[in-house]
Amino acid sequence: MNSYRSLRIALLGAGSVGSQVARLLLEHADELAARVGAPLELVGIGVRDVDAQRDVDLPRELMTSDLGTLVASADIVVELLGGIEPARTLLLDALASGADVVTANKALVAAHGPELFDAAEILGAQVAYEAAVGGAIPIIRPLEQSLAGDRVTRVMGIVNGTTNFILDRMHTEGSSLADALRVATELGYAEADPTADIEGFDAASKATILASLAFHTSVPGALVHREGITGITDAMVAQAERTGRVLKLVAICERLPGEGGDRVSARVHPVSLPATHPLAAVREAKNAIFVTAEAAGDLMFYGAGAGGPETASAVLGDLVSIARRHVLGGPGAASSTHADLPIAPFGDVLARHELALTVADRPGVLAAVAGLFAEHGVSVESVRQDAREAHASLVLGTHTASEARIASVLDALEAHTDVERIDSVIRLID
Ligand SMILES: NC(=O)C1=CN([C@@H]2O[C@H](COP(=O)(O)OP(=O)(O)OC[C@H]3O[C@@H](n4cnc5c(N)ncnc54)[C@H](O)[C@@H]3O)[C@@H](O)[C@H]2O)C=CC1
Ligand SMILES: N[C@@H](CC=O)C(=O)O
Ligand code: NA
Repeated sequence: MNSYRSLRIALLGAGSVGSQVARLLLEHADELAARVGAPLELVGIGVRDVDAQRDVDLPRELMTSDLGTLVASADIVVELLGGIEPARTLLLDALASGADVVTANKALVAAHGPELFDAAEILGAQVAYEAAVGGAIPIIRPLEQSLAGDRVTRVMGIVNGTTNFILDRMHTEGSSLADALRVATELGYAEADPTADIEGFDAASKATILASLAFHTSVPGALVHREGITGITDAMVAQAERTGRVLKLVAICERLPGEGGDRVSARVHPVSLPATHPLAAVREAKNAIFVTAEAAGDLMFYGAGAGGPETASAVLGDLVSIARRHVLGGPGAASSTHADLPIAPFGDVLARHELALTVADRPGVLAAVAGLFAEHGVSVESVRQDAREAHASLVLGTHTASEARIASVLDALEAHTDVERIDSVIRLID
C-alpha cells in the first residue's frame, strides 16, 4: 500500500442505513484501505442523541450531536439523515470547505440536485448518490457513465421497495396496506415518514433523478405526475387476480418524439400488468429498472431496492470511488443537463386504462356509457358486465388514449346520471 494520509470520513445519521455504513467502515477497515490506497478514518458520527439505543453497537466516542463541526473537519461527508434540512445546508457547507459528498437522500437530490452539483463543480468536488435510486442496485453509475455515449429513450420500473413489499403482501397474503406497511417499517425499508412511500413521493423523487440523468435535462419534481398506492383497494387486487394480473407501482421516464422535437415525460402511478410480465416477478422490497437505449437496446437492473445493509453497499461503493480519486487525482464523473429538453404535460402521455363502474341496471346503459367514451375520442377494447340486484358492474378496457382524453371521459362518467360510482381506474401494461 502507498503512504497516502488517512481520509477523514464524517458520517451524518446512524439510522437504518447510517448504522450499517458505520459498521462496515469499522469492520472492513483494512480491506477498504487496501482498495482505496489509504485508510478511511471514520472521524465522527453525527446523531441527535449520542446515548440513543441503536441496532448496531457503535463506539460512543465517535458520536456527536454537533454536525456542523464534524462536517468542517472532513475530507468526505456521508449524509444519511434524510429530509431537506439540515442535510442541504450541511452538504453545501461540506462542498464549500472542499469536501466531497456521498448521500442516499433522493428527496434532497431530486429537489436540490442542481444546486449541489453546481456547488461541487465550482470547487472541483464530487457529489455521489448511487444509493438514492434502487438501493443496492447500480443504476446511477450506469446511466451517468456506462451509457454516457448512448441515447436513452426510456427508463421504467419498480423503484420503491416499501410499496412493492406492501402490494406483494396484499396479493399473496391478503394483508391490509397498514399491516404490510408496519412490517416494511420494522424491516427498515420505509422512509422516516412513510407517507413519502405510500403516496408515491419517494418514487417520484427517484423518477426525477432518473429522468434528469437519462435525458440530460433538469426535470423539476413539480412536473413529475405522481399517484401512490393508497387508492388501491382489496377489490382492485381481487379484480387484477381474476384476470391473471398483478398491481405494481411503477415509475416511467420517456423521451417522447414529436414534430417539434423530443420532449420528456416522468410519472409514477400504479399499473396492472400480466402475471407473466418480468416486473410481476419482482417480489418483497426488490426493485427492477428497465433501461432502453438506442444502441444498447434493452437492459434490466434488478436487486434490493431498500434495506440498511443493502443500501450501505451502494454508499460504500461511492465512498471507495471518491476516496480513490483523492488518492489518484483526476476529475470525477459529473451529471449533465446539456440537452435541456422540454417536459411534456401529463395529459399528452398515452396509456391503456381499465375502469370499473357501478351503473344503473336498465336497458341502454351500456350503449350510453360506450357513447361517452366515443364522444371523447377513447376507443373501448373490452367490456365485461355483471348484474347485481338493481345495479350492474361494468369493467371497460380502453385502447391506447391520451391521459387528457381519459380525464375528460372520467369527468363525463362522474356527471352521468346512470353511473352510480367509478369503482376503480388502473393503467394497463402488456
Ligand atoms: N432505508 C432504506 O432502505 C433506504 C434509505 N435511503 C435514504 O437514506 C437516508 C437514511 O435513511 P434511513 O437510514 O432509512 O433513515 P433513518 O430514519 O433510519 O435514519 C436517519 C437517522 O438520522 C437521524 N437524523 C435525522 N435528522 C437529524 C439531525 N438533524 N441531526 C442528527 N441526526 C438526525 C435520525 O434520528 C435517524 O437516526 C434517507 O435519505 C433515505 O431516503 C435510501 C435508500 C434506501
Ligand atoms: N423507502 C425507500 C427506501 C429506499 O430508497 C423504499 O422503500 O424504496
Ligand atoms: Na442504486
